[in-house]
Amino acid sequence: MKSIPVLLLGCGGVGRQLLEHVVNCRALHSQQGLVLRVLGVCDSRSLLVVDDVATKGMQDSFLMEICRAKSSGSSLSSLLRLGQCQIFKDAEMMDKVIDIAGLLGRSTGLAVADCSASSETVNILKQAVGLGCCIVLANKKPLTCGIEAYEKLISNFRRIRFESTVGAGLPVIASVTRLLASGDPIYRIIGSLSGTLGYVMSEVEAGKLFSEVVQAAKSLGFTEPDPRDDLSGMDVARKALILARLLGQQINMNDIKVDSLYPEELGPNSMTAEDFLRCGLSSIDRDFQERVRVASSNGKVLRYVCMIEGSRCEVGLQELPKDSPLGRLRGSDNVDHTIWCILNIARATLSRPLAKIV
Ligand SMILES: NC(=O)C1=CN([C@@H]2O[C@H](COP(=O)(O)OP(=O)(O)OC[C@H]3O[C@@H](n4cnc5c(N)ncnc54)[C@H](OP(=O)(O)O)[C@@H]3O)[C@@H](O)[C@H]2O)C=CC1
Ligand SMILES: N[C@@H](CC=O)C(=O)O
Repeated sequence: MKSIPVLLLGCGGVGRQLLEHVVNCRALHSQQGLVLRVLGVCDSRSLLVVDDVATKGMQDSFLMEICRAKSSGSSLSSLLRLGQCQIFKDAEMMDKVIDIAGLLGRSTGLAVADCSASSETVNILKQAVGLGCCIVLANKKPLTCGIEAYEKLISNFRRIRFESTVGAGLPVIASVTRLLASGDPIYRIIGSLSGTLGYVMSEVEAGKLFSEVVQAAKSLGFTEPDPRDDLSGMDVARKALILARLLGQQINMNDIKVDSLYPEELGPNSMTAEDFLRCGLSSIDRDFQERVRVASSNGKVLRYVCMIEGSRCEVGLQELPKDSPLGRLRGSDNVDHTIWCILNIARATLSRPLAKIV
């Protein structure tokens, strides 16, 4: 049985789903000859780690206890009473992660999984790569910093996985990577890449208020911790940048044209996320209702679209025909848009009309 040690950075909605998935897939992993040994879990304040990282892993009952504690708002340190672990806080916690990476990176292929929404993890990840670790990311921010950081992170392509950064659990990155590896050129990617904005657009189309729908998307766990990351288009722009860089474009965030759904005076420099949700958001309702009405009177719907073609990379709101592939999308449904996106890549690749492939 091959034992793969795992260190998890970030234990919010996605991090907890990952831990539960690991626990629920033990039998499957065993058939595959694998055991994932979770050594440590950290959030923004502390790292909880087993006392002997070379041999021990957290028990499944303890992993589930971590998930329960974090979803009820308790701190990781509240779990110290259960024994088994040590806790490291603030600057010490990242030093400890690097110690563990140094000890286990090359010898075991330690996997450092980043399920945080932080831009601060990039330095740890770069060091982990240098120490021979594998890195796995749901967090888009490390891959969308400067181009040098990106190149360092992907420098050993066999040791990085970032499938969830674009299209959640669907194989967008895998499909693009395989097409590129086969030698086929990809001329264009067009997609509706945000679960949040997909959900928002189809709910406002059905007559609901923009502010109510954004609040619902947050409760459903679709949004980023600050939903303005989605509404500003920045989250989609990050996905676009990851895809564009994968296609070989040497570009940065400021090369992407991004269309925001809220005015600058409602931005993070002017108010907190709480104030934005409590009062800022509803001030956009009327404007948005009008945009939906105008689109509908033209027989169209609004979709937030990502377009990558040649050196062009842009994301923004578009009026599209209701029966177009993106216009037909409903809710946060990722399946349609991803399949469409992949087909569109295939269409560009094969230079044949989409209809023939469908
Ligand atoms: N929601 C979704 O459907 C999808 C989300 N993603 C991506 O997954 C990531 C996580 O999303 P989600 O779980 O919803 O976000 P949450 O806000 O629920 O969780 C973020 C977690 O990261 C922790 N954290 C913050 N800063 C740091 C840091 N410097 N080091 C270590 N941990 C840190 C937070 O700590 P604390 O608990 O102390 O606040 C929290 O536990 C995001 O990058 C998102 O874009 C990707 C695909 C789908
Ligand atoms: N906030 C994102 C979550 C996944 O990346 C989205 O809505 O798509």
